[in-house]
Amino acid sequence: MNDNYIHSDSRLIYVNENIPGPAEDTEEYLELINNFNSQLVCKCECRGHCVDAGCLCINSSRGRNYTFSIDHNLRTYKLNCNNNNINQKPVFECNDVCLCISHCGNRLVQKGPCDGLSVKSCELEEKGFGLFTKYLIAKGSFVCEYAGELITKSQAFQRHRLNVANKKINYIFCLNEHSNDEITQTFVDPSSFGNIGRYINHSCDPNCYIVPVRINSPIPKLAIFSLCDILPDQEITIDYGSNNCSYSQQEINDVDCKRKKCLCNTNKCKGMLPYESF
Ligand SMILES: C[S@@+](CC[C@H](N)C(=O)[O-])C[C@H]1O[C@@H](n2cnc3c(N)ncnc32)[C@H](O)[C@@H]1O
Repeated sequence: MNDNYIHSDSRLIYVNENIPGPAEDTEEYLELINNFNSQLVCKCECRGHCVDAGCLCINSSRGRNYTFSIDHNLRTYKLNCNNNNINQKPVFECNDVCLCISHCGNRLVQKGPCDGLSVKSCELEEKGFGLFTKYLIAKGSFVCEYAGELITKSQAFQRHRLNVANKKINYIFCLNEHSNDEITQTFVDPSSFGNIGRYINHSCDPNCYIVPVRINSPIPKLAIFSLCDILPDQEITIDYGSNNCSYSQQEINDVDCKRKKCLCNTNKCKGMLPYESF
């Protein structure tokens, strides 16, 4: 992966990709580690580029994931979307055991973040740092991953409680994936080990969104794609959650969920940060 970003804060350790959180003797943790270490069964045998449903990875994704285009003189692979501008199908990229070429058109997130991202203080001091772009990012482009420690739900709740008690910023993100009445949750904490994505703030009218992308492991990467063209010097933002809170009232009480005031300053602001960001 090509990722040349670093943290300016020496207390943080830069990781390009998710790493497992500290070991625990619990079934929940063993399941997480087993998943982290297992290789997806999806393996294509394409010669050259993977472009159509003849590729097992594209087939598992229910159609081609990315389309090459030249937009604003930028050569980019863009995520294929439905009419709402968002991707709602699974995304399986070609992986280490596939036989296709290393630059096949179904390998994007694994190549690393886009160029020109920078971390700056936000105009509203209370929002802390934010992630900005120096160059135009065309709609549908991959920006970066939200990578950090992969932790269990119990570890997430425990860490959140400590963050609240110590008045620390919360970085834990919970990705919910809904399928057949089941919810799969992935908890990523880039507080101490994380990539450039850890600086992305929430907006109720965001210019990016998170797409679960699977490459080698069944655990998805939290891949951030642009929803519209993003101009130079604009802040990269995502919506931290949805209206459908997937925590029970008991769980919300357990994390002492005092929701934070949202400072996104957009016309669509709902006033508070979503539950999913704790
Ligand atoms: C992933 S971090 C984002 C980077 C963070 N601003 C920093 O300085 O490192 C998430 C935290 O940033 C703050 N934050 C993000 N979006 C915000 C918003 N719209 N309004 C207020 N605070 C926000 C909250 O403290 C939240 O827990």
